Amino acid sequence: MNICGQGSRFTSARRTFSLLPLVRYYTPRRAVLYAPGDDSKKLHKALSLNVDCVAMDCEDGVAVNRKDAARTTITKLLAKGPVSTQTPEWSVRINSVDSGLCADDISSIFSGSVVPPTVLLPKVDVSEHLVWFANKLSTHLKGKNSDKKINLIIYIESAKAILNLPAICRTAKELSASKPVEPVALVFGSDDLCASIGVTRSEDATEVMYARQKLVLVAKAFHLQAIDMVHINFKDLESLKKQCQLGASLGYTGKQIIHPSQVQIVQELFLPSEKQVIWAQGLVAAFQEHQAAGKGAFVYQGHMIDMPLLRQAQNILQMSAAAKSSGHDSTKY
Ligand SMILES: CCC(=O)SCCNC(=O)CCNC(=O)[C@H](O)C(C)(C)COP(=O)(O)OP(=O)(O)OC[C@H]1O[C@@H](n2cnc3c(N)ncnc32)[C@H](O)[C@@H]1OP(=O)(O)O
Ligand SMILES: O=CC(=O)O
Ligand SMILES: [Mg+2]
Repeated sequence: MNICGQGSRFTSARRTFSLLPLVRYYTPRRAVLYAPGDDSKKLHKALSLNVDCVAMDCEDGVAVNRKDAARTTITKLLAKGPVSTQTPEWSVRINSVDSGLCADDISSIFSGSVVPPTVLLPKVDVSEHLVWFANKLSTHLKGKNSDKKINLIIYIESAKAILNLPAICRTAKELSASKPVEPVALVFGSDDLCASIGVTRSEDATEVMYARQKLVLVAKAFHLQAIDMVHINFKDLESLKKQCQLGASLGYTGKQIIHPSQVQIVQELFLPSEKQVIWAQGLVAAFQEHQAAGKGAFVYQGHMIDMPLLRQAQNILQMSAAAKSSGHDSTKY
């Protein structure tokens, strides 16, 4: 029996337990590395790194007078295709629907025969932004003869977006039934959120804690990945570690990053550690033995264990197995 496989089941004398994963399928996006779309050197470097996902940026990392340069550079890169099978997931962060730049981004980025598998849509404040985007993309992709959906990663980065979060996720799921987009993750845009609520980001980010936690909760309710905030103090790797540990402990599955030096730490800390995996394996084995003996609660390593703890252990095993099977194993670093 594969205890950590997607949707695997085991039966006790009284009930059948369905072991559903937290996310429907798992493409690891532990580190999402931005590279400014108009900077060919950084784009190439980012794509050569062993990072889960590269976000080729058309939005805030690109000056307003360089948007066209970003679109052209990214389109040329896409046309060449992945440089090797090890290439990270390619994604493009376009400009927001409200910016007035989004239509031009879509027609440029999705004009070639090779389109990015994943698009990042920033500043989604209301469901209507998603409806507009999905319609525009749908019209643009007509006749391209591809039934493959584009993965959609949604940015939540304003007070309004936090209030509308469940409605935004519901709309995203509904749109996926008829439009060529599949929502896969939410991104916590802490820095734009700070601007939206009138605060300045502090080192420990207490000012955004409520929103940071709410985003994880809603993401998981809709079976979406949750990608944590940028650590802008990129030379301080010790504080990056602390922020990764906190983000992972809150339930985030990955983190946005801005510099190559952040890749390794983030990708290691968003994978269960060997110690956690050993703990989880032992717990699952002990749980099965106790269930067979008719015991729902028992003691493991000094702690009371029952069904919720089994589910926590299964989450750890699922994430570890998924990362390994996708070739994104932390032991590679
Ligand atoms: C906060 C809200 C957001 O929206 S965050 C997303 C928008 N911001 C961004 O995209 C910024 C991305 N990062 C950067 O542009 C750079 O890392 C910044 C912060 C400007 C620092 O660059 P720089 O002074 O060149 O750094 P460095 O000399 O330490 O670089 C060392 C080598 O690494 C490269 N590098 C740097 N950053 C990236 C990156 N993001 N992607 C790919 N490569 C990167 C540099 O080009 C340099 O390469 P080399 O050693 O010369 O070959
Ligand atoms: O886009 C990211 C942010 O923090 O803002
Ligand atoms: Mg932002």
